[in-house]
Amino acid sequence: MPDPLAAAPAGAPPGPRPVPRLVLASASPARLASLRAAGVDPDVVVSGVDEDALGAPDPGSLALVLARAKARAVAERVPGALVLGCDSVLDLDGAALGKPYEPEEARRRWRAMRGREGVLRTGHCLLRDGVEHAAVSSTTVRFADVDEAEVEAYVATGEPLAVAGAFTLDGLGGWFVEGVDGDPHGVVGVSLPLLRRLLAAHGVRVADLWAAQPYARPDC
Ligand SMILES: Nc1nc2c(ncn2[C@H]2C[C@H](O)[C@@H](COP(=O)(O)OP(=O)(O)OP(=O)(O)O)O2)c(=O)[nH]1
Repeated sequence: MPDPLAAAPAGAPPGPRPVPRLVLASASPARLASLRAAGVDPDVVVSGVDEDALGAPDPGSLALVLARAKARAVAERVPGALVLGCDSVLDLDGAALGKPYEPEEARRRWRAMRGREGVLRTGHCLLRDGVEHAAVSSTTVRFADVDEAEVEAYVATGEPLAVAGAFTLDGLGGWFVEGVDGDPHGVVGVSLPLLRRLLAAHGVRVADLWAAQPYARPDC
């Protein structure tokens, strides 16, 4: 396979190469926001995969199994497109922790996490016409030693209930994360440097995706 990141051969026309349609097989607003902020505006087709119906022996394998299932479920509907499936779980002492959904579960999680480290594992599967490239990002997250009042206040906001690991890095949960070791984007929901490598394996350069749409200067 030619090196997708190699310079264009001599005599090739300058400028971007045609890129396939990119489809994000995820309902996650965080994933879409991360990609858009990074200059990529994919179509969104939610997979509808029943995550509880699938299992794996460890958190990283589970994230990959679910990411693959989501990408495959959507790829059938969008032939020819480049389909990205993702799934995030918090690996705390080997347990795969997804969304808590219930306040009491979120409280229980924070009482177990506070003052400790977990690994946020996000599975990525980039699939096009039956060709898959997949990998897991692992980012160590150090949680603050929050007190009971902070746990109650955070749970009461509702934010921790619908996010993997019962915390966000870029939202209210950011106050309670002392630091990360690894790609922070992988915590939010899609690791950009890992996705860059998966795109390259499909012969797509990130810069070509940028060129496929005008850069919109953020309102900063
Ligand atoms: N904004 C933000 N969201 C986070 C963070 N950590 C986890 N999440 C969200 C991203 C995902 O929406 C969700 C992880 O659950 P899933 O990987 O199953 O994705 P989700 O169910 O949202 O959509 P999908 O299954 O892909 O259709 O948690 C964070 O640090 N910041």
